[in-house]
Amino acid sequence: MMTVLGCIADDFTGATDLAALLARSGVPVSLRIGVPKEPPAATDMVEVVALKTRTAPVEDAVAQARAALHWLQEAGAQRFFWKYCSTFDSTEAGNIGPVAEALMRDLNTDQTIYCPAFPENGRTIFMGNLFVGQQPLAESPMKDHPLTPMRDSNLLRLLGPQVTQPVGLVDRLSVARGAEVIRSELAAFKASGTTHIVIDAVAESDLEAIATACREMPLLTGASSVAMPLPKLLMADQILPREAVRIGPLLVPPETVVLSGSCSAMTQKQVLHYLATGAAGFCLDPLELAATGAEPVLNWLMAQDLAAAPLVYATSEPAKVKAVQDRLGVAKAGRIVEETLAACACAARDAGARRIIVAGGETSGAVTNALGLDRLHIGAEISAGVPWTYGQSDGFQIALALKSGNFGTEAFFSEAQRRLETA
Ligand SMILES: Nc1ncnc2c1ncn2[C@@H]1O[C@H](COP(=O)(O)OP(=O)(O)O)[C@@H](O)[C@H]1O
Ligand SMILES: O=C(O)[C@@H](O)C(=O)COP(=O)(O)O
Repeated sequence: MMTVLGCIADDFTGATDLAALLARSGVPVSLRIGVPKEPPAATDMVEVVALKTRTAPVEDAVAQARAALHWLQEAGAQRFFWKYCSTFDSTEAGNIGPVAEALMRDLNTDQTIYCPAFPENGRTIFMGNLFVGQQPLAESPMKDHPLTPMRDSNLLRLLGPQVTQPVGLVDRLSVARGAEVIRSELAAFKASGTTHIVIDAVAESDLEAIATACREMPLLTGASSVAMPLPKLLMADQILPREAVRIGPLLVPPETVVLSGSCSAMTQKQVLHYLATGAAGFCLDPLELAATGAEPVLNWLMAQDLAAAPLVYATSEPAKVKAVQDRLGVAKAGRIVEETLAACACAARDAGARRIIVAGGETSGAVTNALGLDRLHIGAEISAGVPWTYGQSDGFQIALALKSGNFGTEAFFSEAQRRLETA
């Protein structure tokens, strides 16, 4: 099947979020873990390539994004979407702008938009400033993120140092006036040589208007919400054939493991809530891990009843994370936790777990890579932006839920298990 829309995501939970929102349109969406080594064959109309480049050095992120673009072009894609976090998760040294500029060069286009809004999950943009719920980004818990602490809420100031061309803003007052006004402001910016356009959005209707105005741009960038209307628009333009699919629930045995490497405020609540339901839990201490390795937690896990869905978590509050990072360094602390949770995933699979729930974007990348998954199909959405996905690991059908740190309700880990029963 010829691919029409090609998407590149900078982390794995971001990729499943995007795939879930695109799949709401009914089109078949498939998700590739990393850039496939083989040339495209049997691709879906919408393809999402999941990279793990959110915190990668610019050169590396650009090279991987370009390789993904070329694979998607070979698959036939004509429109492209660069997906990053709805909390931006990219500082001055980040790669969102450099990747966008490289993709624009390859696509021979001279303007794109930046719209990380996700109103369903409380992310809105007003006058170029990103909000998380009622708080500006830099006052939200994202200021303490272990890898990408966000200390500025203004997207123009965050993006400016990352790019070589001018940055402009289409603000909410214009967006609220609809697609035609947005289109004419973009045209005026283009005439004045302004390449990178941040666009405000506070409501779903804003995102519809933005997607409508920008649907002919070869490259759009942002969070999943602004991409959500694209399949329907491309169908209306007869670029994408209408082909409804129902990705049925696949039967996987009930043995489950829950792995949490996210320290986000919402994940902290979810871990506490899950433990309060009586679930068995093992708390990872990165300093101990540095000394003993993964053996103690693997021994604990092997002694658990996987039918009762035990939890292994490194989730911790900001002060404790900082103390660990001061001792081990940020990168090493993250790596030790990610490697341990990835080892837990493989050990649990080998012991019979066929349902794996993971909290955290980087963590999901580590787990998915360790499980050797290369393609996921998108199933039922558990909560906004978090679907069940299905893939093959070591010859077994595995159901995998990759949860962004900040997504889901407090009861997410239990809800995810229930959702699979009723999907
Ligand atoms: N207790 C801890 N101390 C230090 N780093 C930690 C701890 N727990 C998790 N981490 C690291 O923090 C990072 C969290 O990022 P991620 O998995 O993307 O979560 P989120 O989705 O919340 O951003 C990972 O690299 C993880 O290994
Ligand atoms: O856009 C979003 O917020 C998510 O799709 C996302 O990218 C999540 O990343 P993590 O918070 O690192 O899981």
